Amino acid sequence: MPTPTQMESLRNAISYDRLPVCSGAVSSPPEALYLYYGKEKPRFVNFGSATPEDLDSLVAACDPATFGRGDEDVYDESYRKAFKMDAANFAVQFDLAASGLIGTLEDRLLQGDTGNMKIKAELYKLNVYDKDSFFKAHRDTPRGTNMIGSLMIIYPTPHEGGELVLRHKDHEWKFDAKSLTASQVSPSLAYVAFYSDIEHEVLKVTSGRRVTITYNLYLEVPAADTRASTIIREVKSISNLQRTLQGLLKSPEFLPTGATLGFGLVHLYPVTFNTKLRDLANYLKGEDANVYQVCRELRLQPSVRVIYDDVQRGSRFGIMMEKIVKNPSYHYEEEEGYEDRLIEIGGKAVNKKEGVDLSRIQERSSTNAELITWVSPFNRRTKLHDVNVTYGNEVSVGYMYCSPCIIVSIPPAIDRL
Ligand SMILES: O=C(O)CCC(=O)C(=O)O
Ligand SMILES: [Fe+2]
Repeated sequence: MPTPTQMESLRNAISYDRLPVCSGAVSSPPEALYLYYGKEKPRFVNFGSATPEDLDSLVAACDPATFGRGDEDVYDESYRKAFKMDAANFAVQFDLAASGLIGTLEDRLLQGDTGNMKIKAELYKLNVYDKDSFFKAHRDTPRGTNMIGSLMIIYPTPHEGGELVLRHKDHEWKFDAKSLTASQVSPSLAYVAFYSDIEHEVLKVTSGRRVTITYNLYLEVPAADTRASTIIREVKSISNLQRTLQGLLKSPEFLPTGATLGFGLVHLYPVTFNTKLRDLANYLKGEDANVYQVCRELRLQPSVRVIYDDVQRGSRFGIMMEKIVKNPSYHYEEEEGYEDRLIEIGGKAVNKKEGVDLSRIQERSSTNAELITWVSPFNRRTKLHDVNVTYGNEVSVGYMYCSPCIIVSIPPAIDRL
């Protein structure tokens, strides 16, 4: 076992000061505040000078906003009260590509190996929140393994309330678009972008109207001709973790007989039954991306794994799999003998917490058991069964959120020194 101080230094080095959220104001030419909407007889609104009547007309052209609850698309005013318009029915004059905003988001939201990727934004929806509108806490519905986040543009229409509250781990951010745009000298739009798995809610609008457009953000490998000029975005915490782990690996006292280290990831990732866990490594977010990159650069051959739970018999053990064989929210105790079957197809009995010894794990499977030394906890915070059956912003389109971990094998000191 590593000494507590060595483990502590490794845990501290993971600590990460980058936010999973990026927000601000973009100053824009006046026409960026124009919007055309409707089909046969398109209408026009200028959000820089919109009258209440202009906004009444916009609301009249919208539908009530539904949301996803499990496999259902539902309208329920106790959960979400707002209006929506699908992207096919409006045209924004705000030129996202020319605004330079995507570059800012790439700098702020892509870390580690994803720093070589590009963000592609897809216009998704327009929403109007009028008096008493709100959207309770949810995570955005995953729409692709490469979906990384959501970008909200908020027009400078007069309104009170309607702040966007975002939560991640123990942190909470409150984003008030109106005060941001009001403090700008030239006409501007407020923006906020965040990883899709971040829990967020829109507080009640108490007066006026809050109008937003939403883009879904996807990761893309840049075209070959632009790749040469891409910058690898380095952040301080990469070198912190890298320096610390590198130093420890050189110490004969650190895990002298080798070990399997586990890093519980802090974000959720969209998967299908066909998703290869190996491919998820390309789409890791924030601090998860850093951990993976550092391990890869130190030639520790990190791998992404899922652990299926055994909740009924206590939360200490699980079966670790190299592939997705069931909905990640599945609990195998629901099916008699499933634990054994997972082991038959390559699963390993593992501890999900510290303070369990190998013999206890071997009671589960004498043939295929492994003791994991968890550097960061395997994450119970993002309980998958909660995540997949509760609320999204749209009915599920076949992707499930999965909370994987990164596993690395540390060779015995004699082999690495
Ligand atoms: O309007 C916002 O700021 C957020 C809306 C939202 O979370 C959603 O439409 O999924
Ligand atoms: Fe949302």
